[in-house]
Amino acid sequence: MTGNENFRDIIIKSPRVFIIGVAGDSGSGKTTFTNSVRKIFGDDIVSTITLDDYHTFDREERKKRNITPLAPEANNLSLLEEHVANLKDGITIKKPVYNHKTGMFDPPVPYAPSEIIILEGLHTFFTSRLRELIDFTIFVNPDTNVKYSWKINRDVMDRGYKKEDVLAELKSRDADYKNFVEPQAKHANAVIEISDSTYGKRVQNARNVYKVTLYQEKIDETIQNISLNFNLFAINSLSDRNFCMGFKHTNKYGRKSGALFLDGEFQYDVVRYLEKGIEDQIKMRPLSLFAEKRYVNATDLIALLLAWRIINKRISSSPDEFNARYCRI
Ligand SMILES: Nc1ncnc2c1ncn2[C@@H]1O[C@H](COP(=O)(O)OP(=O)(O)OP(=O)(O)O)[C@@H](O)[C@H]1O
Ligand SMILES: O=C(CO)[C@H](O)[C@H](O)COP(=O)(O)O
Repeated sequence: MTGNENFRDIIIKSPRVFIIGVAGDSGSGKTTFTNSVRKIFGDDIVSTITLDDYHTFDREERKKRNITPLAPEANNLSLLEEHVANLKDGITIKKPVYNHKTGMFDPPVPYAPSEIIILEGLHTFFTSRLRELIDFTIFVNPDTNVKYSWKINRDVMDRGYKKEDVLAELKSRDADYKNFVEPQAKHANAVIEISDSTYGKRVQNARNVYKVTLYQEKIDETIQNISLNFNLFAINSLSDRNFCMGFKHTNKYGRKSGALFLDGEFQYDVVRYLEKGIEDQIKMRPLSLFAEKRYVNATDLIALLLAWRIINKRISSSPDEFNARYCRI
């Protein structure tokens, strides 16, 4: 036992490939909520596969068949299952590539497994086999109005679509979303809901302030106690931004879970306690996820809490590796 290796060193030495599966609609915030994991562990050991690469048909063919990308048969999920199993076994795959510029497929590329793989897409844990293979599942579920405004902004500004075309496309996908994508939420280890902020559209649009709720299935204990300390006196004396938070037990999504909601902006000094607790546990510092910010919004804070939950899952999925080399778990 060396006792001084950090979490990242242990992951790098381990043969284990840890798969995080994120499901949700296009533009629903899947990448946004896994960015903290990527930032904590670094691009060299975290890679992402987008399930868009596993579409069965190109854009033209989908049009001819009058089928949306959200229909399961528009995606080669058995090839995806085979590839995820290969990656978990350390085998390099030949990954298909869907090109959003042309709407067609480029030649497949070799894809070697990294220590942590994030799978992002519409049907990420649609099949029971995928659910078996994925180590931690997240479903991102923004309210329809929030999702529509993000998707319209992105597709009009970045991808050159007309607003009315994006709206028509969104409407045409609605039924398939409800039938095939949304039902995955009940299989997720964590569900994230995003809705309009109670602090109004001005703050929401200017500083990306939304109300964000994290549903987590109940676990008996966490690996370590990471505390989020609130100095109520300091907040009351010094804060100049609004925030609120709440918690409830719920059976939404078909099983007992805890739902923590946050809304507004938190002073960095407050959030720093949480970041520091995580640094101490994984022996990696400074994480500096928010170092340049004076205020951290609900999305950033929930993403950090989620990253901690994922770290817990990685540790508990092979505790011996950590027990032997990482002091106490
Ligand atoms: N929590 C959030 N707060 C503010 N804006 C957000 C948030 N999540 C997503 N967005 C907006 O929506 C856009 C799409 O988000 P993101 O890329 O995370 O979604 P995605 O589900 O990964 O999309 P896709 O699957 O289509 O690549 C972002 O560029 C951003 O403008
Ligand atoms: O839902 C999507 C992404 O998750 C896309 O609509 C899908 O991949 C098809 O892409 P394009 O519109 O560029 O043909």
